[in-house]
Amino acid sequence: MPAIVSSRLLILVGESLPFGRLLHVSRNACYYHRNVRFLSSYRHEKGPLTLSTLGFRDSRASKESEVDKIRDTRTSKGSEVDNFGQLNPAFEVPKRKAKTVRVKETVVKHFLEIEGAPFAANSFTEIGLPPLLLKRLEEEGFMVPTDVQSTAVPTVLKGHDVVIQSYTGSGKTLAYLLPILSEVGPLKKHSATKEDSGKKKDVEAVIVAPSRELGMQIVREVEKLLGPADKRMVQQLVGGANRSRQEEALKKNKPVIVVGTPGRIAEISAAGKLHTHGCRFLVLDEVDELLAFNFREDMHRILEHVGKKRSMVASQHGNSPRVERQTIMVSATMPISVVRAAMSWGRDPLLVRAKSISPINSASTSGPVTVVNSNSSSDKNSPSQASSESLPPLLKHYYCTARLQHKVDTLRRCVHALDAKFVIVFMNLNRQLKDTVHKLEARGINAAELHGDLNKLTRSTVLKKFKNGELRILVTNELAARGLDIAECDLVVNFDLPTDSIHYAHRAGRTGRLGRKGVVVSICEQHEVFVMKKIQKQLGVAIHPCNFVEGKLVQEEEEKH
Ligand SMILES: Nc1ncnc2c1ncn2[C@@H]1O[C@H](COP(=O)(O)OP(=O)(O)OP(=O)(O)O)[C@@H](O)[C@H]1O
Repeated sequence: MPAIVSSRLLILVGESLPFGRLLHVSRNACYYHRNVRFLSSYRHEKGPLTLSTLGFRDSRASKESEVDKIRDTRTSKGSEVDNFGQLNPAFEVPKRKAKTVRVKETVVKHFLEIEGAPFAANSFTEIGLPPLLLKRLEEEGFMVPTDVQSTAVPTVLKGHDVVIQSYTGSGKTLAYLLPILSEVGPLKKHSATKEDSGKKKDVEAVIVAPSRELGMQIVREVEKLLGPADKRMVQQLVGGANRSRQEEALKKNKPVIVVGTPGRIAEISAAGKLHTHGCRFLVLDEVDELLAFNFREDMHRILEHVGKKRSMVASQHGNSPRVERQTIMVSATMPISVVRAAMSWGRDPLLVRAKSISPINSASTSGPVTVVNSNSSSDKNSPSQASSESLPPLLKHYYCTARLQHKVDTLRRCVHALDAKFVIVFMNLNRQLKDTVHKLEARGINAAELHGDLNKLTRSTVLKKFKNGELRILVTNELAARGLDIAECDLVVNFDLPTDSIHYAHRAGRTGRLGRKGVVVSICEQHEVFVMKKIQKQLGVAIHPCNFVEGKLVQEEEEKH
């Protein structure tokens, strides 16, 4: 109920958490989704990338919808083109209003507003998955593919290298796992011939993730899809775990998929215990993080060795049909460094987003590089920016000010005001996490710390306790910012401010996953308010000033300049 508290305080937000599974599907959104699934096409040696070539039924093709009319008008302005890089009028779908930087204006881009419901195709059958995999998806309760899955799965199945970019919690993991499992392992499209079954089985897919937690999470997702009988077909190779046991498992189980951190994969491969030269798929999850300096050597080895034999065969026999390694890169944020890396690591990679596909080189030259309200030219290709496209549409963002010594109390009031049950609190320095945990416990709140200096067992125990509700607050650092999927997380608090909008986006994305509601509150000191304003500007989302009064979150009026 709105109430005036003081001249500065405007709205009483009295919101109650946790939020149920709220999938916001507006009627308009449904209408558009069924009609506009792929809005760009281009010619490639494999033929044009269109709805039908990607295996879609245009269920409403016969109906002349508003969208079709818009499309018709637009196609008549620019005829179909036949060169890579020269797109049909490609309709990008910005989730929020944002300024788009077009470095080279070679292509006329058109934009069509579509509301942000996460589901596009009506069923997994529509996107070309094999029967066994469809059955497993149904058994596990996955009924409808999300937008990014609807776009990515057919594109990967068609053999393209891709960069998959979509907001946090939008289902990017399945977006690459589903096409891989359609091609390799026990659920694949073409069952093994007698000849195949006699052959020594090599690893067919390598999935690289920047942290152990994310690696293990991906392993669990693959195991879930494979089912109990076949879960040994995937092997974790994460750092911190027993290496000789991992090597034993590789030898004994002959997995078709391995998932691991760069260091451990490179280490076991260099020791000759992991054979990846014949590998068909290389996935780089959280690719922008994998570009970090500390991963450089290991990534170099992985990129050199995975699928090496296949590229030699490809160079002997020409490129058709595709035999060399397929590279899939994934992230919610796509700084320009990813565009560059993708162009050098992949073969003509496509940028796949929910409801749009475009050549990656158009991302660096003619958009869609989304830079929000940026005035300075140096901002434009800054590697440290994320856009509103990186954030779930239903998130609410607030900041409040507090003196350093009052931050823990502000945090406590915030948690109570929002009645949040699963809270992730981000801090910047490991050594301060414990102190905050103690202070929270002294105030009667169950909390624990999670950071890289803890051993693997402690880390997984803490995560388990948090997931099953034994802990209300997880106090952590950037370790937990990437990819961690805790569906129930209803509140993220930046106890210390993130260094830039990319870090903000990944931290914020731990809540509001897969269409759920979520709140992000940043607690800053008065002199740090300008940082929040900068992040707000870069992301193109509203971050409202707020306060906690009488057990409620109260949104304050923006200061006028
Ligand atoms: N089609 C679907 N139907 C129902 N649940 C799904 C579907 N696809 C994915 N999920 C679930 O949604 C959650 C979020 O998915 P996922 O972790 O892949 O998101 P993400 O886009 O990779 O997020 P991040 O950018 O944070 O890594 C997971 O729990 C996953 O199991």
